[in-house]
Amino acid sequence: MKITEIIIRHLQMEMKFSFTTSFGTVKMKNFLLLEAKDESGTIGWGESVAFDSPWYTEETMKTNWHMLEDFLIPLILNKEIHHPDEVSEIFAPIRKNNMAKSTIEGAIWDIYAQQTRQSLAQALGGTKDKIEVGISIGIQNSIDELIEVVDNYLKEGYKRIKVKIKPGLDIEIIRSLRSAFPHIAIMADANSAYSLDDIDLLQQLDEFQLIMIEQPLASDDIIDHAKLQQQIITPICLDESINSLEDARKAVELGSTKVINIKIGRVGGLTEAKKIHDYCATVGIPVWCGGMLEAGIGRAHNIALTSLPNFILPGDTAGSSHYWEKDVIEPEVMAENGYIQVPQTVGIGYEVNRQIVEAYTVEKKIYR
Ligand SMILES: O=C(O)CCC(=O)C1=CC=C[C@@H](O)[C@@H]1C(=O)O
Ligand SMILES: [Mg+2]
Repeated sequence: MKITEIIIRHLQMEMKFSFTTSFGTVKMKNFLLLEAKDESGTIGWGESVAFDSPWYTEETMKTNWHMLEDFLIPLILNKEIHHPDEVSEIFAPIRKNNMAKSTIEGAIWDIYAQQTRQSLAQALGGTKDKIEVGISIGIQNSIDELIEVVDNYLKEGYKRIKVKIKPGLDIEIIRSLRSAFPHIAIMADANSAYSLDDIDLLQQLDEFQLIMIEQPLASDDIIDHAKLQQQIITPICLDESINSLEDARKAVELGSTKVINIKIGRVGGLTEAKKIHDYCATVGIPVWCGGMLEAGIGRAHNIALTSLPNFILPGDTAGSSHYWEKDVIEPEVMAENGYIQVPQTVGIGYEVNRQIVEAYTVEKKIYR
């Protein structure tokens, strides 16, 4: 295929709830959608998962647009591509900027799947026809409120509950949650809010049988996480620290992580995500698919990826209606009883609702 046209759109979508982490709150989601067309007219979609400020990683919606416009799109337009795995090689001269790279790569995987008459899940080597999903809950105003929110999600069938913790809002929250729900799968995500000075506190979490603690220490660390893992029972799961297969290998070899959260955007695309998945399968490290409060396109890519066999633990890809009044795809992603069906139709398996996309678009630009 040869990509002959790319359209970037900045969308603004208000979430149904405020999502608060140790860094701040997201309510209005600003993000980029990328539409790529090849010479035969096949259209593929990609979604940038960069937020509008650099609190999760250094990338933002605007840095993504800059990287796409000035560096990545010029490398891709009119280049002959036989397989989406080539995209990461084409982008190799550009350092990092993984979310920007992933935005184009996702659209190319979508086109490739359509042209080879496969679902994106099949094209990636997926084996599951439905995936188990969990829910990620932001910091709530009070413990009572959190317990009520968790109770509602459990009633909806979600298979695992992830809560955010930060210093001062940790032990009590987890203790209360565990005593309210003695048998459910609970995990805590710290988004790097602790340091090795907090080992005592993190050890206290061991008694609550969390299925894992996500990214307790610095966002670029794998050394201290290895030291911490030696002193706590709760398995550590790395998120922010893993940006490539090489990062995953080093972290696993050091003993810094027992589980990996794979986010397609954070690792630079589906090809790298699949490589991390495959490597983890060979070394017995289970993986799960993280969420970035995506709209429908990003969500569809997550679902396809999660259909690979070593996505053993439930991910953060909840149904569309959890986040949005109206998502940009049809049908919307439905989570029923904690499961999402993996679409079997060609490409991402959902139709993009152009009317809705236009309604949320604040700005767009065409590149040829
Ligand atoms: O998409 C979802 O529902 C999960 C959201 C989620 O937990 C996260 C999204 C973005 C940054 C973080 O706060 C967090 C994570 O670190 O996994
Ligand atoms: Mg995380």
